[in-house]
Amino acid sequence: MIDQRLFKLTEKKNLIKLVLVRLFSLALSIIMWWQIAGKLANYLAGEPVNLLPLILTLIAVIILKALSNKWSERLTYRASADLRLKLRHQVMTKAFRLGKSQEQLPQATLAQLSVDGIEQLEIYYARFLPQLFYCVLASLLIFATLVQFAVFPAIILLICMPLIPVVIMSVMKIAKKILDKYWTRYTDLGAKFHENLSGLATLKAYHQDEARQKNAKDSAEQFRKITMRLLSMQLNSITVMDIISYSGAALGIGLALISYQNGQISIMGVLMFVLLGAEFFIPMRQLGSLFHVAMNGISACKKLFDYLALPEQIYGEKDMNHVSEIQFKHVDFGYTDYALALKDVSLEFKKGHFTAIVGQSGSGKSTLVQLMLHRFQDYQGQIVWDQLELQELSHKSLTNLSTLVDNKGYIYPMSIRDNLLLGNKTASETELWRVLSEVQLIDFVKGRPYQLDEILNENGSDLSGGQRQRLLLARALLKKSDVYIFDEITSGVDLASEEIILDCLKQLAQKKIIIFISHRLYNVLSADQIYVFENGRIVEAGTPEELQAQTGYFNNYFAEEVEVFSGGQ
Ligand SMILES: Nc1ncnc2c1ncn2[C@@H]1O[C@H](COP(=O)(O)OP(=O)(O)OP(=O)(O)O)[C@@H](O)[C@H]1O
Repeated sequence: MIDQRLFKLTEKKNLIKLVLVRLFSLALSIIMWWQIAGKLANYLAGEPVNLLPLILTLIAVIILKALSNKWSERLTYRASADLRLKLRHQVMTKAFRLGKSQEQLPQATLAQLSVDGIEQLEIYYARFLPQLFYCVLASLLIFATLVQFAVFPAIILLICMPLIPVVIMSVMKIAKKILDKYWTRYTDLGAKFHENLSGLATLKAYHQDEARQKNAKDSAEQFRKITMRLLSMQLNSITVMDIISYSGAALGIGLALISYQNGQISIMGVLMFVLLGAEFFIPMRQLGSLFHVAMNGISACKKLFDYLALPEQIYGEKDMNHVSEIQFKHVDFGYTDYALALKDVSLEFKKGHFTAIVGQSGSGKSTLVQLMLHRFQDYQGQIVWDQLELQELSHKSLTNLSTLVDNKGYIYPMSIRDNLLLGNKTASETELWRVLSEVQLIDFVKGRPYQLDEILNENGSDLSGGQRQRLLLARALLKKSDVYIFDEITSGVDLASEEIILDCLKQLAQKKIIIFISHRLYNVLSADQIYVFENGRIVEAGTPEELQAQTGYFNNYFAEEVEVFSGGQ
């Protein structure tokens, strides 16, 4: 019932403190009931009753209980905040590390797990679990108090008490399957909803929206059914727990009354059984009411930890501050067993060089850079960063040394400044304006009412294609890494932006390793070195002049491109 992986993630300290504070509060209640029962017993026996000590005790108990409740709330908050932050951080790190691998979850499922899943897990961890431990200890404390008055009724109460956790555990066993289905249907529905919303314009354009709507309706209906099954099972289990709680309290009190009738227990003892009988089962009842939310939390917990346990890239331990050369030596790589995406690739990227990779769609250009950045690892041959094998390089060094800019880069719905600062959070105002000037966006930003503080639309939908790419480039320039990889960043942008971007890259190439992937051969005519890819192989390599002098792939493609751009004349 308790996933040990949770405790490896967070400190138990807060939970232990929480249980102790609650026990302290219960001990205060016992003292209060003891006093009340004592005074009542005196009164019933016709003895004089001095109310002052009782009133003073009540005031002290109320104050201390209020303080301990506040403390307990604070501890609950701390435990839950700690868990939520750590888990969300881990999920995000995992999502980043898994990247586009086959195991990666759909975006919507990932969002549901890291929002709803973690919220429900928080209730399980910070409320249900401390309550469970508290229940066991509270029952023992109350038993230890009541057993002093009458052994048999106290033992009966103690025997009834574990019935509730037993019910909880057996319901959990039955519920496991339903819960698994519940979460699967829930995330499926979320993923479908997200998918349909993202592709709504396409669905409408091809008149597929009605069919999709029906499909989504079926999923929603399945989710409704499983939710109803889950709810009815939870309600039934709460009813069973209520019956046990109230019958247990009634049994204990009844037995105490019988013992009183038989003269085996004092009036004070009976009063203590009546007052503490309810107290005995209240924690159990609270446990039951947290139970149904906690059950979802347990299911979410399993899904979250299964996600976190997915195999990911293994990085090396060695750090590197600078790199001036990257070499591929006879590298083979395939996404599947039956086809190689890269075949016997040997090449080098050097500092101070603008290296272009060209080739038709599907020829392996992006795969090459993904391998270079260690996004996949099952390759044959060697990839060497200076003298270091890629497998030995630490993840931190790899991310510090390299920047990949492609046309999928994201612009957040926040200010231009904040979007730029993602590249380097310590960049000064002057640096921000400098990079904006390099990508020639300075006039555009100055023309905006709030300039750097202008809030952009989600993914830069209020920017033109060229402005968007130049902003992504400005952000990348701020990072100041040694290696820059530009994957099709000029595709679909206007000619003016294309020229600005290329000028920037040429400047950058004086001091950095620049790898530029492009379909457009015109863009690579000023490169220092070009590699032409075809079906995963390098079919030509050389300077633009050398390649243009040959009658090979490059020249043929280039001739075709010139023809297309000149309108086929
Ligand atoms: N994640 C993947 N899983 C399986 N196969 C893949 C994956 N990514 C790419 N491929 C396959 O690997 C081959 C090379 O793809 P890659 O994306 O490297 O080509 P590319 O030259 O960059 O193409 P483009 O210019 O269209 O982006 C293609 O046959 C492609 O279908």
